[in-house]
Amino acid sequence: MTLELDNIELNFDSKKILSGIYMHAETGTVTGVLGRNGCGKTSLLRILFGNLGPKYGNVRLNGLHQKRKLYKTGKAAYLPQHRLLPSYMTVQEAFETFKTDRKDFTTLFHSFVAPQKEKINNLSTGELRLLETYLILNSKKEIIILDEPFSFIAPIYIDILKKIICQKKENSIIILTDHYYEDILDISDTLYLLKNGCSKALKSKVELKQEGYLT
Ligand SMILES: Nc1ncnc2c1ncn2[C@@H]1O[C@H](COP(=O)(O)OP(=O)(O)OP(=O)(O)O)[C@@H](O)[C@H]1O
Repeated sequence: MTLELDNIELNFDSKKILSGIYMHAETGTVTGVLGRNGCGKTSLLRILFGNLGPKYGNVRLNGLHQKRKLYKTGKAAYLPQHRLLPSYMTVQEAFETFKTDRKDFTTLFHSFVAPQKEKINNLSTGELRLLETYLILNSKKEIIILDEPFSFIAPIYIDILKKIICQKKENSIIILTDHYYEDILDISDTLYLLKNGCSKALKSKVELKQEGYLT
């Protein structure tokens, strides 16, 4: 499957956020999106998922314009930048909701020892992010959109998540953004930098320096 975002334009009141966006992603690849704070990464991922309406824009799957919002098609899973799981849910209910086996999770992430009946609200910030990222990655959707999946997560667990992402891309389109740019560079097959409302395809850390993203 191929996915394209084209000609996306987004304003908030009179403030122009996105104006010249083209992005191509496909099954078997990881597409990384980088950019400074406030450049519009979250907005772009929300437009893709369909929970933010742009002024203009075109999302194409296999070359065909999508009239339905992606989240309504059931093809996509989306990890929002902020909380995914409701605070009143228990850990057990979270695994059940996402039809995911907890044993596999705890085999990978040994220090996650929260009891099954523990409320999501009582997890640490990093435990919660780890759980949410893992559940979304295991959603078996054709398109997986991750907004800051590595935030607050210990480096050793980020490495495990990166391995999972590289396995999952075999059957899914994966699009992600994070400020942990080294991790994004490690796993991305295609990389876009958002700057001045536009997307630019880049290949290397050198280009990120030339574009003023890195010093
Ligand atoms: N609902 C909104 N109403 C008005 N302005 C908004 C709204 N949502 C986002 N913005 C503005 O749009 C711009 C882009 O925000 P967005 O969250 O997409 O950036 P980002 O690249 O994800 O930033 P960060 O890396 O800091 O998370 C910011 O200037 C933000 O203040």
